[in-house]
Amino acid sequence: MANKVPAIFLDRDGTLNVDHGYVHEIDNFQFIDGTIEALQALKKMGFALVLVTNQSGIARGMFTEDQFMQLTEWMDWSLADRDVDLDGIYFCPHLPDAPVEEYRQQCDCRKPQPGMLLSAQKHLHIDMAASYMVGDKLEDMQAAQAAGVGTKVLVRTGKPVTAEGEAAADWVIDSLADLPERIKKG
Ligand SMILES: O=P(O)(O)OC[C@@H](O)[C@H]1O[C@@H](OP(=O)(O)O)[C@@H](O)[C@@H](O)[C@@H]1O
Ligand SMILES: [Mg+2]
Ligand SMILES: [Zn+2]
Repeated sequence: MANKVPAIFLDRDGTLNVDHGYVHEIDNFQFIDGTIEALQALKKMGFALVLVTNQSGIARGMFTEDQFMQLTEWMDWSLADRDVDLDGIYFCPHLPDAPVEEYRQQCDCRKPQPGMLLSAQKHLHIDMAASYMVGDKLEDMQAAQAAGVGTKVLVRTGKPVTAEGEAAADWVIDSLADLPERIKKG
């Protein structure tokens, strides 16, 4: 059996791009300064890059799954164009009590549930203990904890950092841009 790979699990809104609130249009998708360079460095360090994003805007009827896919395709190409190939993209379109019936469910993929991370672990043979989760919310840290991710990293580029979020994190850093150096420092 092939060796397991360490991964960086990446939250999207507030971590990779500015969280303008339920971002679903290219014009509104703005990479946070330094994040693409950080992803390039993390790739070179041997990490698989796996996006795990809650997209309840779909269940809320704010945008469709098709619109999400179009934006995701554009994002994926924009990154590939800068030598950053994402190894996996996982999203949760669900919400309990959602207005859109199709997506109304208590699923196991909406963070803080660990479903997206566990699916990636299985598909990509990820070494969870050697992996990192980077996110801007408590729920990102909780999902990582439940999935057995080794290091939980909270960033200050998204929602305001809460005491609970900070307590659940192993590291709190200003931005994803700082992660490669922080990992090298150990
Ligand atoms: O940060 P990730 O997981 O990539 O995506 C989160 C987003 O889907 C949205 O999540 C919402 O939370 P609720 O889904 O309504 O709890 C709000 O925080 C929005 O501002 C945000 O855009
Ligand atoms: Mg986020
Ligand atoms: Zn879900």
